[in-house]
Amino acid sequence: MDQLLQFDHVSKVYMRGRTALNNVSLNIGSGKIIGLLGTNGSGKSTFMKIAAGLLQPSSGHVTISGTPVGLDTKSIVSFMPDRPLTEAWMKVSDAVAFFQDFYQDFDVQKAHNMLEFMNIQLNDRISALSKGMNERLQLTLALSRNARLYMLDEPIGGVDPVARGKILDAIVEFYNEDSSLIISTHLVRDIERIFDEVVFIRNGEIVLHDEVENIRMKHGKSVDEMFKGVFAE
Ligand SMILES: Nc1ncnc2c1ncn2[C@@H]1O[C@H](COP(=O)(O)OP(=O)(O)OP(=O)(O)O)[C@@H](O)[C@H]1O
Repeated sequence: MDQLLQFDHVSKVYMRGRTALNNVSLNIGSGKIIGLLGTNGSGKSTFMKIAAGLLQPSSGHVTISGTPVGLDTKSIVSFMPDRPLTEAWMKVSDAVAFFQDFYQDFDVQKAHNMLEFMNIQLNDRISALSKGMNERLQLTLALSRNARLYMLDEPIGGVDPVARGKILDAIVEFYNEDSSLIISTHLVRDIERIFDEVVFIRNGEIVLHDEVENIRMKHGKSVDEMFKGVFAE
């Protein structure tokens, strides 16, 4: 299996001494959809921001396709943070133009196809979009780049079950199968159908990394059941 993302003994300690990642080592291969699963505050966003080059680890090394995370890897990683990257004054068409200017690998045709699938009009004002529609827009912008690694931080966080279904359908429909996609969430039951592998992260430590098929075969459980067992308080 091609190694795409490699975390080698990575720790992150924020100011005031809070350890968000503790000695994390993890390899993610190409062509997979991976669920990064953990409860609030477990370190999911920190993991993604480090892989996206937005945060420096306190110790350890992170590489993407063998290249240390930095300017060179930013062009092959598309990250959808848990807060919108767009501005409220923009129309959807402004956001598309902004991404097109900013990212050489942005595929405008794909963005238009996705917007149509998502029932979003280019003329819509971003400030007038509901939370769910805004998540659909952010997802469209992130997936319309031709990246090697996509990371979506809580893409279905604030939306109702119907909108969740639509967002998951869009991910499966528009995801480029040669790349990998890491999705962080704690809404495991709604989303597990699209995962090839899952990573459980608890208190900044990886407590499980396995193929979904193995979890079902070895433990006779769904990922959601396994998640509830591991994270029971
Ligand atoms: N900028 C920061 N400064 C100090 N501590 C932080 C900062 N960002 C995150 N933390 C802490 O690091 C830990 C991990 O946070 P992180 O946001 O990575 O978790 P998460 O799994 O994404 O959580 P959630 O599901 O709630 O978004 C938490 O204890 C959090 O309080």
